Amino acid sequence: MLHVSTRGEAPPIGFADALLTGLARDGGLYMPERFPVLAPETIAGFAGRRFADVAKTVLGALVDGELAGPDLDRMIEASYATFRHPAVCPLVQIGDNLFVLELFHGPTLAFKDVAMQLLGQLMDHVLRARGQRATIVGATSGDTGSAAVEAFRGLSQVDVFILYPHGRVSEVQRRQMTGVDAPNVHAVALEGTFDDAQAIVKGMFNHARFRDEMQLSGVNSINWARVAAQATYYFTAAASLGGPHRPVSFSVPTGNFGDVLAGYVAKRMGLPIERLMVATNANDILARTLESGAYEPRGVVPTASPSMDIQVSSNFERLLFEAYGRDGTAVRRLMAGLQQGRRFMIEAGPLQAIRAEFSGSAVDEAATADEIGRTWREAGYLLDPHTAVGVRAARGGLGHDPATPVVVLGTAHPAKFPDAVERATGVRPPLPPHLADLMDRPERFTVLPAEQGAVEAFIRDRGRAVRGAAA
Ligand SMILES: Cc1ncc(COP(=O)(O)O)c(C=O)c1O
Ligand SMILES: N[C@@H](CCOP(=O)(O)O)C(=O)O
Repeated sequence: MLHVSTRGEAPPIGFADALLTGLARDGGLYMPERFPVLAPETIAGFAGRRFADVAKTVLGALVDGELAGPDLDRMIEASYATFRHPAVCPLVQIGDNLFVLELFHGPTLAFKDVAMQLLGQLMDHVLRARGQRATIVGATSGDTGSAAVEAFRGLSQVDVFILYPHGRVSEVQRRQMTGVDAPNVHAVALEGTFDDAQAIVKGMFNHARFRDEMQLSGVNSINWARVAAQATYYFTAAASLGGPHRPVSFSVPTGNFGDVLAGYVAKRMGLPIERLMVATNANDILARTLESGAYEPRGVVPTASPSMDIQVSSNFERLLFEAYGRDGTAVRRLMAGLQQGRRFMIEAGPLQAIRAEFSGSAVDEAATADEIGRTWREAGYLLDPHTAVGVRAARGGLGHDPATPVVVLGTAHPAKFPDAVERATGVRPPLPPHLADLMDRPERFTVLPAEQGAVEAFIRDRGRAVRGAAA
């Protein structure tokens, strides 16, 4: 299967190349040239199956070439063996027809582990087989970075550089990135926002000489493999609630639009999803866009759900590609409008296509705190602030049939954001035993201005140093 760029100008490539390439050379994002469709009996058969077995079927349909077959199955088994819950991603009922899909039982307590544990295995495998090294660059609002550090630390073929917004992640998130003693891992505290960090990462990919010199690779949801691996849990959740014979809706706490796009992919692969609810915090660009059709970033405001403090939502480009009938020229025009005029307008037809599958809602800070308190009182269940945004949006039920179960993606463990949880409930969730000493670990990070030149100079310097020491 080949993968095509959303901007239509980069040559199509196979899965392993898309995995290593990150951003396409025309600035676009890779998508498979078609979505494989799973038979209804196959999906029904997922009920009660092990998570790793479902992943083998779902990813087996998306992955081909040098990564397919027994190697893929072995890496899937190894990835999910790192999760602390036997079900990997268990489903918990918190109300009538309301469920939380707990995606946070991996090593760093956030949903990113589900894909990142596998990405570490896949990249290491391909790089070793090809005798190559890579410099991984990632932008994070807290969780992608910690998951990447955990998945790639100590691997011989890669240096990892993670850019996070200085002072705008939780202490647990920061320490998960800075408290790791591995010479191939570099945490960079950027004097800016997540959007600045993501723009610098994309800028480095678009700087061809630097990209080739450092052999850049990406682990943000820029990377198609991340989105593909996140599709699995939509299938496990829906099958356990009677899918595909009973439709299910999902409410997805959203920032960079990768997780909810994975739901769209599951739907294209044959899973009957009624609604995909795009739940944002006060950084509500996606809810506004679904409402008005105008995509207009505003300044980022800090919230209690910092991982969603994003205004330039990378994966929305993939949805535009779909809504515009996979017309790369149309996507290039919209993205040029964003670059030049800081906005674009989605035309009526594509907007209607998007609204047929997605609804948007923004949840402010007071409602988020109120939801954490309410769910604790009514269901005895502790929500982290990101998941609380999803639960609140699900209760609002925009465009949703109340007879259809709603699954909220539980994107982070409450112990990652203990201050917000304690303020709302009086309960301070403890870190699980494997992270009990996190707050005592020495920290190692570098503060840099939000300038691409400064970041490139740092990566050149440290990347070489690591290679020199390893040689
Ligand atoms: C805890 C948490 N919830 C939700 C999100 C939003 O996910 P996405 O960026 O895929 O929309 C993120 C980060 O992306 C996150 O870390
Ligand atoms: N919320 C994310 C932001 C990056 O998203 P990604 O899915 O594109 O990696 C984070 O926690 O870093």
